[in-house]
Amino acid sequence: MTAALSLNQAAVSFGARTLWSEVSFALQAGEFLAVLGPNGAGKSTFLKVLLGLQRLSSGSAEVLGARVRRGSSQVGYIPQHYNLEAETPLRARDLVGLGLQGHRYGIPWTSRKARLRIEELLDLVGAQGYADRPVGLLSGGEQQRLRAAQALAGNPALLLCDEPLHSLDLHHQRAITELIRSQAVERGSAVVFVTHEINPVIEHVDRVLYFARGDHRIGPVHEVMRSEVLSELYQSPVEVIEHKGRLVVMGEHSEGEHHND
Ligand SMILES: Nc1ncnc2c1ncn2[C@@H]1O[C@H](COP(=O)(O)OP(=O)(O)OP(=O)(O)O)[C@@H](O)[C@H]1O
Repeated sequence: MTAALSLNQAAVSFGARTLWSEVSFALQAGEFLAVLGPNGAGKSTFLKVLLGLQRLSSGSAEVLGARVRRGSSQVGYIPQHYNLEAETPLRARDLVGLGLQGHRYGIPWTSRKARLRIEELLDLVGAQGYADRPVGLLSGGEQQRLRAAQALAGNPALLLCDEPLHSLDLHHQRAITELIRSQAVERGSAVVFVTHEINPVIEHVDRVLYFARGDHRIGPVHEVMRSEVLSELYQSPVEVIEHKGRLVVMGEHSEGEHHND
């Protein structure tokens, strides 16, 4: 079966700085990959590569067996949180509808099938109550729920999520997580989920890709999220403690910080 995503010896450098290198793995349909790492480690850049927005310095990246390209309708994307302009001339339901068109600026698709799908998605993210309000007047969390619905609208084979739970309350974190997971399980989408906090998604994660200090580790949660593995990756002591199914990571620090203790 063709992998949803495959990387072969992929690397990104900016000038003399290698962000990450030698990344090789394949993600199969329905797999859920969490991407972790400190600020500046290259998580968003990793997603940009898969969106065709950032060139690799070396190696290759393929989506569904074809070289990565910009604007693929097979790829859904929930961007990192940002607030839409107050004057944005769209209602909430229009924003979700844009996800059905496969491109940003088109004539709204008004077929019955499309309308039903939009209603279904508005229900799933709990957005019916504000479906007809202008998007620019919605709260950050409300906008974020619409972006999740928009990204899922076209049933993407690969769903890329950049901290999609940011600015959501606990209830909606769970709802969006469930929505993304059911997209993976029921529709076979592969999911790449960038997050600072693994616990809200830990039960769904098949593998973790952890970036730090220009290096990375990839594997099942219990193989990567271990004190020895992360200490080696950070080249300084990191302790991973498991408590009631949650992981607490102590000693993680940002790119560029130096810990000699
Ligand atoms: N086009 C570019 N040219 C030069 N440096 C860049 C470019 N794009 C990103 N960087 C740098 O690469 C590093 C990684 O950025 P990236 O946004 O991928 O990190 P991140 O892991 O997503 O961080 P965060 O957790 O803070 O969102 C940063 O130091 C950033 O300044």
